[in-house]
Amino acid sequence: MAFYSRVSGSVGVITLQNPPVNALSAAVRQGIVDTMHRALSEPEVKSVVICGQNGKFCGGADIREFGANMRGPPLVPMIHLIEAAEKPVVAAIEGVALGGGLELALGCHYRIAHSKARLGLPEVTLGLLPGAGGTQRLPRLIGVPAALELITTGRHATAAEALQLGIVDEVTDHSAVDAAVKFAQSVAGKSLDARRISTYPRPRSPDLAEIFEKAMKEVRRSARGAIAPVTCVQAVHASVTLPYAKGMERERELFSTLFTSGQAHALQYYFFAQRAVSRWSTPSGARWDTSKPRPVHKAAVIGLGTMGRGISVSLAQAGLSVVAVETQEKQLLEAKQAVSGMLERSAKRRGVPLADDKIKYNCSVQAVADADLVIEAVFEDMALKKTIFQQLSGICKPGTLLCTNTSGLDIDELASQTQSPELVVGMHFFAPAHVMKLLEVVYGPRSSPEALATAMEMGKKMGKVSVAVGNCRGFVGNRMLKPYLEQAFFLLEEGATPEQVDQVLEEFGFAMGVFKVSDLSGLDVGWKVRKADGLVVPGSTGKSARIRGGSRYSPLGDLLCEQGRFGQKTGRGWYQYDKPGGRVAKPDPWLHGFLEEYRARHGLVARRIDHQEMLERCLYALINEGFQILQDGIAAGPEDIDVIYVLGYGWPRHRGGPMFYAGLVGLDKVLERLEHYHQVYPDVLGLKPCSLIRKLAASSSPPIHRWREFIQKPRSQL
Ligand SMILES: CC(C)(COP(=O)(O)OP(=O)(O)OC[C@H]1O[C@@H](n2cnc3c(N)ncnc32)[C@H](O)[C@@H]1OP(=O)(O)O)[C@@H](O)C(=O)NCCC(=O)NCCSC(=O)CC(=O)CCCCCCCCCCCCC(=O)O
Ligand SMILES: NC(=O)C1=CN([C@@H]2O[C@H](COP(=O)(O)OP(=O)(O)OC[C@H]3O[C@@H](n4cnc5c(N)ncnc54)[C@H](O)[C@@H]3O)[C@@H](O)[C@H]2O)C=CC1
Repeated sequence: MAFYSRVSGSVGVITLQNPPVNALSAAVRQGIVDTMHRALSEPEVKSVVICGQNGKFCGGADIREFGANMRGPPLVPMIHLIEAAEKPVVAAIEGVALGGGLELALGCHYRIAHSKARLGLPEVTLGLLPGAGGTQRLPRLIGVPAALELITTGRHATAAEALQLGIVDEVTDHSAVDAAVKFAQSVAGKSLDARRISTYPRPRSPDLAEIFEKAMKEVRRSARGAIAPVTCVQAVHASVTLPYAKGMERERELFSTLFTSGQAHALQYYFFAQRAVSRWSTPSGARWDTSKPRPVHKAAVIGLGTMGRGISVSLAQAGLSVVAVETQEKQLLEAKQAVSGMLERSAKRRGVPLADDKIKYNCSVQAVADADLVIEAVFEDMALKKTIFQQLSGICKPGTLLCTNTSGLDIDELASQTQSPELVVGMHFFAPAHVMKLLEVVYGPRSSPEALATAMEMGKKMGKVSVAVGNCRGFVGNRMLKPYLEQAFFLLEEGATPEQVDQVLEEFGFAMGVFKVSDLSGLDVGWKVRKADGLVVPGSTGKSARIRGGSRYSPLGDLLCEQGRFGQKTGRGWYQYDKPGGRVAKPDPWLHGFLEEYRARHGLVARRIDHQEMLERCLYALINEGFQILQDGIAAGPEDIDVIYVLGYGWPRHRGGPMFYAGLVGLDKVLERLEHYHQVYPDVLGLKPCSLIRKLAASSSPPIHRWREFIQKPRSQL
C-alpha cells in the first residue's frame, strides 16, 4: 500500500509500504494512484514527494505477481498520471530505485537521491525489458549510449554516477526525504514544461546507427542465446525512431513477447532460487533458522596453491585476520607475492581499501593454533589431508572449525581423524576462489548444525552464494559432471570431434564447451582421481580397455595424459594452443588422427551424430544424476542444484539450471529420451533413468516447487 501524509502544510508525502523492498504490488500501485489523486485535489498541497518506507525507495515491480493474474492499476498509466500532474512531484530515492521503481522516479519531475542509493533497470536479468517507459524515457534523459549500457547490462549505478549521468538532480548525505521536501517547497508553482521526460525530443546524433549496430553486436556476443538483451536494444531503438507514444506501443509489444517467454520464467525462477538456498535444511531436520553460527574473527588457510591463494584473498577482503601457511619457504614467498598482487588488483577494481595487512604468512602449521576456522587447501590427496587433519586436531584451540576445500573426497573420513568430528565441514570453493560466487558447504554425517551454520555464514561474509550439500563423492557439482563428461568422451569414440560437441554446448548457452573447460582446468586433475580410484589401466587392450566394473568406460582422457597432453598448461589437450599457457583453442589435426586410430583399434565405426543426440546425451545424463542426488538427499531441493550449476559450472542462467530445464522440456520427454538412450547403451549406468524422475513423470510431472514432496527423506545423523 501507500501511506499519505502532509508535511510543512504544503507538501503531500506518499510513502510506499511493502516490505522488504517496497515492490510495486497491486496494493502499492492502487495506493499510489489514490494518494496522488488526493494530493492533487487538496488545494493546500503545492507539491508532492514520493518515497519508500524503511529507507528503500522501491525494488521495482513485484516479481511474485508475474505468474498470477495481474490485478490493480497498471504501471504505465500510473506513471503518466504522476508525470502529467500540475504540481511538482519529487522522488526521494533512498536505498534502491530499481526497475519499475526507477521508472516511477523517471515519471516524477525531479529526483533527489541519498549518496548510498543504487539505481538501475535490472529487468534484463529477469528476462524482461523496462516495460513502464524506461526504454523510452531514459535515452531521452541521458542519451542513447549510457541508456543502452544500463538497460542491456541491468547493472546498478551509484548515486554519484546517476548524478553525473543526469538521472538524478541532487545527491545528499542526509535524509533524502527531508531534502526532497525542502526541494519540493522550493519548486512549488514553477513551470513543469521542461520536466516531463516523455515530452523531450527523440535522442539525435549522427552516429546513432553505428551505436546501435555496435550494441547489438555486443549483446549478441555476450548474451549467449539470451533474448532479453537483444530485445532491450530493439526497444531503445524505438526511442530514436518513433515519437514517444508510438515508442511506448513498441515497448509494450516487445515486453509482451518477453513476458511469456521460457527465458523470463527461467530467470525469475533463478532469482528466487538464489535467495532460497540461504534457507538451508538437512534431512535430519537441522535448519538455517534454528542453528546459530559461531563467531569467527581469525581464519587460517593451509596450502597456498591455486585455491588457497584465492581463499586467503576472500577471507581478508571479508575483514578477517588470516594466517596463511605453506610448509616450504620458497612456495610461501611465491604465494605471498601472488596474493599481494591479487589483493591490489581486487582493491583497485572494487574501489575498496587494500587488505594486505590482514594476512600473516607462516611456514609452520603451529601458527594456526588460535584460529577460529581453518581451511585446508593442499593437494587432492586423501593420505596428505588425513595427516593434516590429525595435526590440526592436536594444534587448534577447542572449538575451532576445521574445513576442507576438497573437490570431492569423503568429509567423514577426514572428520574421523579429529577429536571433534562435529566441527569438520567441507568448504568447496570454485576457481578462481576470490572471484567465483559459489561455495558448496558440505556437511558430513557427524558435522554439527552449528558448524554448518558457521560455514554458511562465512560464505555470506565473503560475498558468496553458499549452498549446503550432503557428503558424497564429488558432492553435487562434480558428481553431476562425471556422467556429463563420460557422455562427451563416448561421443568422441562414436565419431564426434571435440569441436562438434563443444559447439553444441556453446550454442545451448554454456560459456565454454566441455572439452575447452577440460583443457582449461587441466586433464591431469581427473586423471589423478581416476588413478587413485584404480580406473587407469595403462596399456590395456581389447574390450577390457573400455569396461570398468561392468560399465562402459572411455580411456581417452587417460591416453591423452599419458602423452603429456594436460590441456592449456602444456599447450596441447583436446585442442592445440600456440604455447603452453596459451588461451586460444584451435582444432588439432593430431587429435583427429589419434581419434581415428583409436576407433580403428577398438573396432568402433565412426558415424555422423546429430546436434540433438549430442545435446540430449550430455545434458540428460547430467540431469539424471541431479535427480539421483535429490533422491539421495544430498541436495535439499532442485533450486540448490540449479544455483550450483549456474554459478559454478557456467550453465546458462536464462535456462534456469539443469533441473528447471528438465521441467521446461517436460519430465516425461526427458524420461523417454533417457529410456531410449539406455536401451541403445545398456552398459552406460548414467543413462538409466533414476526412480525419482520416473515417479515425478508418473505423477503428471508436478511443477518444480512441488518436487520435494516426492522425495523420500533419507535419515542422517546430523
Ligand atoms: C532490491 C534488492 C537489491 C535488495 O537486495 P537485498 O537487500 O540483498 O535483499 P534480497 O534478499 O535480494 O531481497 C529481499 C527479499 O525481497 C524479495 N524481492 C526483492 N525484490 C523483489 C521484487 N521486485 N519483487 C518481489 N520480491 C522481491 C526477494 O525475493 C527477497 O525475498 P525472498 O526471496 O523471500 O528471500 C534485490 O532484492 C533486487 O535486486 N531485487 C530485484 C530488483 C529488480 O530486478 N527489479 C525489477 C523488477 S521487474 C520490473 O520492475 C518490471 C518492469 O519495469 C516492467 C513493468 C511493467 C509491468 C507491466 C506488467 C504488465 C503485464 C503485461 C503482461 C503482458 C502479457 C501480454 O500482453 O499478454
Ligand atoms: N584447482 C581447482 O580448480 C580446484 C581445486 N580444489 C581443491 O582444492 C585443493 C587444492 O587444490 P589446488 O589449489 O588446485 O592445488 P595446488 O597444487 O595449486 O596447491 C596445493 C598447495 O598445497 C601446498 N601443500 C602441500 N602440502 C602441504 C602441507 N603439508 N602444508 C601446507 N601446504 C601444503 C602445496 O605446496 C601447494 O602450494 C584440492 O583439494 C583440490 O581438489 C577445489 C576446487 C577447485
